[in-house]
Amino acid sequence: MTTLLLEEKQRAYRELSIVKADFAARGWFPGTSGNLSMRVGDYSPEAFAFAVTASGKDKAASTPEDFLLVDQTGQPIEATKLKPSAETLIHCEIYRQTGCGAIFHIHSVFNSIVSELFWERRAVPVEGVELIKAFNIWDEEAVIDVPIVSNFADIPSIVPEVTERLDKRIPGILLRKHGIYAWGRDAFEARKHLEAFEFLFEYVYRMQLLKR
Ligand SMILES: CSCCC(=O)C(=O)COP(=O)(O)O
Ligand SMILES: [Zn+2]
Repeated sequence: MTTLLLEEKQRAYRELSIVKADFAARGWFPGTSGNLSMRVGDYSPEAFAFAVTASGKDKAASTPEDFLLVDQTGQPIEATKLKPSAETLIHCEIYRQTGCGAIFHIHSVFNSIVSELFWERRAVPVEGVELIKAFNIWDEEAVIDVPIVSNFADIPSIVPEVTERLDKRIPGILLRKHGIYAWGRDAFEARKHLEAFEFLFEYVYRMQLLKR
């Protein structure tokens, strides 16, 4: 590994650690769920590397074994006994399609409920809520649809639906009764998008209840 890549890896691990601690404090990693990743190094769109959380860890704890580096196929690029997140292939596909710099995945009650509530339409509609602007969509009374894809136990089976449904305007995708993947050009933007999605899902859920 070059000195530059080593420095970038360490920087990514430090940044991801801060995000991980913040999300854990918000209760966004129940039962070891969730995973985080950040692009590392200056590769090509086809051949890239990213730091990702190790699978099955208590994401509220901070240890020297929280992250590892993988390539664009999700394979570790250095010798390690750590296993990358079970959902690494979804990260690979989102990086490949969007060219983003960071991807954060969490499970919450609100994102899980809305993903089931709107499963028949395969998208959660959000209408005219100010926080849509967090996605850099500035239209008056903008209406967006957040895509929902199937949640199979076999992760590779989920990837083709992600490929098909990912909407370049919307920096997030829901897995049915599972959770959200949100991304951005860097960790700051990915976090901003994730916070906005979670706010909007709670809004949509509460609005549904009020309408009944
Ligand atoms: C314990 S939750 C089931 C797995 C999951 O959905 C998740 O987000 C965490 O998996 P990982 O392999 O990244 O720890
Ligand atoms: Zn998950």
